[in-house]
Amino acid sequence: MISPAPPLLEAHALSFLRQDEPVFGPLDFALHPGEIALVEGDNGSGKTTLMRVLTGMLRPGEGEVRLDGAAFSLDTMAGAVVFLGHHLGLKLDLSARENLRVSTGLYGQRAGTDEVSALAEVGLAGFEDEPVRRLSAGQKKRAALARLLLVPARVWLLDEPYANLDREGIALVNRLLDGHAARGGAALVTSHGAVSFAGGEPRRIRLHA
Ligand SMILES: Nc1ncnc2c1ncn2[C@@H]1O[C@H](COP(=O)(O)OP(=O)(O)OP(=O)(O)O)[C@@H](O)[C@H]1O
Repeated sequence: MISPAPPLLEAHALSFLRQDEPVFGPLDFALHPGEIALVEGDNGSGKTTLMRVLTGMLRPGEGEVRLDGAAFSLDTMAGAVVFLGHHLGLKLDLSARENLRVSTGLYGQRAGTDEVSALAEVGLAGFEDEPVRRLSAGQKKRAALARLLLVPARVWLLDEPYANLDREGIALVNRLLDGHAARGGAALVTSHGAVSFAGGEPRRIRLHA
């Protein structure tokens, strides 16, 4: 009998402690290929902290994270996970295109993708060679989102991806998520606002302040 594929990302009794007090958790979830989950919670409930634990920037206080069935480590996550946080990770003196080249140099590039098409898809056609510092907040966010189209990571961790985006930008994020899910990827998305997904109701993981 063939055993079923393990979840792409799972958390077991996961919590993060500050001064021995849990910031979130204990939390259990499993994200399978094609699944998008929305992490909801009020300001200060620990959404960003959870993301930072899942990217390895913070050590979990208790519990375990597994990636594609293997114990999570900085080695197992390299190339498998991409994180988009409040800090967009853009070099302001480089152009959008150059920033994408830095990302693909670090994390690899999906076959059949290219920087110019990715920038067109996020609404930045004509801005490819503009230094990022000259872009608006929403355009910077779009430049960071273009990275998601290029890198092959199967797990996306998106912290407040809708912030600073207009209605079309919000629809763009949902389109990117739908495409990622259709390719067998999984994503964890935080938001403290209401979100409507084109692809139906997402799973919800609720954190409490
Ligand atoms: N560097 C830090 N040092 C100490 N406490 C912190 C630090 N960062 C966050 N906290 C605390 O941890 C808790 C969770 O913060 P976190 O940023 O994860 O919440 P959040 O749900 O993402 O909030 P928001 O919706 O406002 O972005 C808060 O009580 C916050 O004050």
